[in-house]
Amino acid sequence: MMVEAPVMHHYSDFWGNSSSACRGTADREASGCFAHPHDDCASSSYVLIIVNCRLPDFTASLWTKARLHVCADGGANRLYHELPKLFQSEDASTVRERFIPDAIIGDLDSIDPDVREFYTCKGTTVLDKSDDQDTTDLHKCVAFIESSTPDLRSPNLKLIVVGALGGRFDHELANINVLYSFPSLRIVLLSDSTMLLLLPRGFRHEIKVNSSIEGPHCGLIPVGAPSETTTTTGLKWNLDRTAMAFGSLISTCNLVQSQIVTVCSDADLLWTITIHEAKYS
Ligand SMILES: Nc1ncnc2c1ncn2[C@@H]1O[C@H](COP(=O)(O)OP(=O)(O)OP(=O)(O)O)[C@@H](O)[C@H]1O
Ligand SMILES: Cc1ncc(C[n+]2csc(CCO)c2C)c(N)n1
Repeated sequence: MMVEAPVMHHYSDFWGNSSSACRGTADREASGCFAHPHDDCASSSYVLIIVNCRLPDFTASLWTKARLHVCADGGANRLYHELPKLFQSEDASTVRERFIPDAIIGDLDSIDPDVREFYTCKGTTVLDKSDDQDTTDLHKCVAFIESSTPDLRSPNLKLIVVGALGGRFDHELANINVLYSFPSLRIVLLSDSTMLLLLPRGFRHEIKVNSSIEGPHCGLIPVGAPSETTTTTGLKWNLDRTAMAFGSLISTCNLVQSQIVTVCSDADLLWTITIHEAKYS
């Protein structure tokens, strides 16, 4: 007898500009939901992690609705120097005062001393994890958040990582490795143009696409291991019990054609979808 895989729902509720994106979730959700200052999106409960790569323009909007703000080492330099530039009509130091992180975590070899001093004086917790040189600063942040946030496995709580893509390729791969290292957490990697998350095997994933912000370009990539069988709906080039592997077929340059995309696979897959900048700015 066939056993039905549990459904894992993925909503872009953190974008916060679409009422439909804010509906309650069932088993598990995991697409984007960027907080809009005027929305009261009950399900948009997330932790914001700022890493050390160019900050997306929507970072300030996401900050507003995040329950916890964490910088990974040099991510604090980005917050200090880059975030005020998003508010060009305001004095940089005034803006800075509004965006004080709860914690800065890492081996602390990249944070500038004056930035560290500034946030320490503002009450930010600074955690030196330099004894561990086998995991990245992002990994250290996620491990800390996992150990200190009791309801992290709640279906509504996500970890949104800004600045995780579009920089150094080894860092990007390490950031993706963090998704694989914490498969039961809902971690979303973001840049200005791309959203990336892991679809763990063993579920039927229902991804609700917020087309005012996301798509149409997307991809399903068997990064960790080949897939012998993947089946999708809602895409221009659907897979029908199709095998995927690097060296043969992987699904890139695909297009979303429905508000709901479903994915069923025997392997963990990366789901990537474009973000179109004009709509959230
Ligand atoms: N160019 C980049 N592209 C993508 N992510 C990055 C990049 N640089 C840093 N990060 C992310 O920001 C986190 C903190 O970066 P930071 O520069 O403080 O780390 P680091 O370990 O000192 O890096 P490095 O390897 O340059 O010494 C990293 O763990 C990584 O997740
Ligand atoms: C096989 C192997 N390759 C690279 C590193 C280096 N490294 C990986 S994560 C990290 C911390 C970065 O903040 C460092 C230095 C290692 N330890 N083991």
